[in-house]
Amino acid sequence: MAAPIKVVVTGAAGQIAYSLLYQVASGAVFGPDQPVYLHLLDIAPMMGVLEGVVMELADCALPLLAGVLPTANPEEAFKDVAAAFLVGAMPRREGMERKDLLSANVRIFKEQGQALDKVARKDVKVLVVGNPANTNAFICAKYAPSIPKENFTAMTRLDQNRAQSQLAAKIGVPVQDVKNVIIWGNHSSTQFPDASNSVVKVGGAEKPVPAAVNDDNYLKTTFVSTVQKRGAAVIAARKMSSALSAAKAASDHMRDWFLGSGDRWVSMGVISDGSYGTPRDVVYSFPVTTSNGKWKIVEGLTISDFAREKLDATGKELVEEKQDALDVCKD
Ligand SMILES: NC(=O)C1=CN([C@@H]2O[C@H](COP(=O)(O)OP(=O)(O)OC[C@H]3O[C@@H](n4cnc5c(N)ncnc54)[C@H](O)[C@@H]3O)[C@@H](O)[C@H]2O)C=CC1
Ligand SMILES: O=C([O-])CC(=O)C(=O)O
Repeated sequence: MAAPIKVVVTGAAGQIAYSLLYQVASGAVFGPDQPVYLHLLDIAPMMGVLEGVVMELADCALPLLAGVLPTANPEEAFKDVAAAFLVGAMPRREGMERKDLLSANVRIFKEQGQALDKVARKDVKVLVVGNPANTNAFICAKYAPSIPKENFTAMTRLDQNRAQSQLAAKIGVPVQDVKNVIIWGNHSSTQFPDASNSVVKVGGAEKPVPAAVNDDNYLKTTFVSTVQKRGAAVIAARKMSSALSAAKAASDHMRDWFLGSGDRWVSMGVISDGSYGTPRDVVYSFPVTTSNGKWKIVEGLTISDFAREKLDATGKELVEEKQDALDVCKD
C-alpha cells in the first residue's frame, strides 16, 4: 500500500463537501490503493458542524482513510497537501448570476492562494469549485507565485457531465457511450457547450454526435441553453444549488487529472495560452487530455463561425471578471 497523501477539502461543513468527502475517502478519486489523510477546512463558526462530519467519516469505517484534521486555520489545512478541493465559498441563490458572488468570494481565494504558497507541496493540484470558479482560480494562482499556474484549475466538469447526459438522452444511448463533448470558456451562462466534435457509440460503431442527433437547430439552441442554465434550474427546484452532481464532477475532474483521461477529452478551466484565439492569462475552459498528472489542450479543432462568436463572448466575460476581481483584491 502506498504512503497516504494529504488532501484538503475547504467548505468541509457545507453541502458539496458532504457528498465529496465520501468519494475521496472511499478511493473513487485517487484509486483503490491510495490512502488519504483528509484536511477539512471551514470557518470558525462551523467547527461544531464539522465535528459531526468528522464523526460520520469515522463511522463510515473506510480502509483508505488514514486520518482527518478538522481546522479553521488555512495554513494548517494546506500544509503539505498534494491535492486541494477549494469548495468553501458562498453559493448563489435564485435570480443571481455566479459573477454576483465575486465581491463576496474572491478574497477567500486570495487568502487561500497565499496560504497554499507558503505551506502546500509545490506540485499540489488545485481544483477551484467555489463560484465564480474560473476567476477565483485565476486569483488563487496569482497569490501563489511559487506554485506553477498550470496547477490551478476551475471546475467545468459538471457542465460537461450535464452536456453528455443531455446528448445521451436525446440519442437514446447510455451516458458513457457519448464522449468528447466540450465546454468552452467560463462556468457561467456564457459558457459554450459544443457537441460538434463529440462522438457516440451506436450499435457498436462510433458516429459523430451531430449525425446521430440529426438536428442542427437543437444543438445550437436548446442543447446550449439547457446546459448553460442547468445550475439555475436546479436552484429553482431545490432552493439550493447543485451539490450531489457538483461533488461527483469534482471527483471526476481530480481523478482524471491524477490518473489520466484515457481516450477521452475532458473539459477543465485552465490558464489560457491564447489557444483557439482565446484571451491569454484568464482561466478558460478547454478540452484537454490528461496523463502523468499533466493536462494538455486538445489541438487542431476547427472553430466554426457560430462557435467563434460563442468563444469570444465567454472570453470577454472572463476578461471583465478578472479586472473586477483584481480591483476587489487591491484592498
Ligand atoms: N463550479 C461548479 O460547477 C459549482 C460550484 N459551486 C459553488 O461551490 C460553492 C460551495 O457550494 P455549497 O457547498 O453548496 O455551499 P455551502 O454554503 O453549503 O457550503 C459552503 C461552505 O464553505 C464554508 N466557507 C465559507 N467561507 C470559507 C472560507 N473562507 N474557508 C473555508 N470555508 C469557508 C461555509 O462555512 C460553508 O460550510 C459555492 O460557491 C457554489 O456556488 C456549486 C456547484 C457547482
Ligand atoms: O448554479 C450554481 O450557482 C451552482 C453551480 O455552479 C452549478 O450548479 O453549476
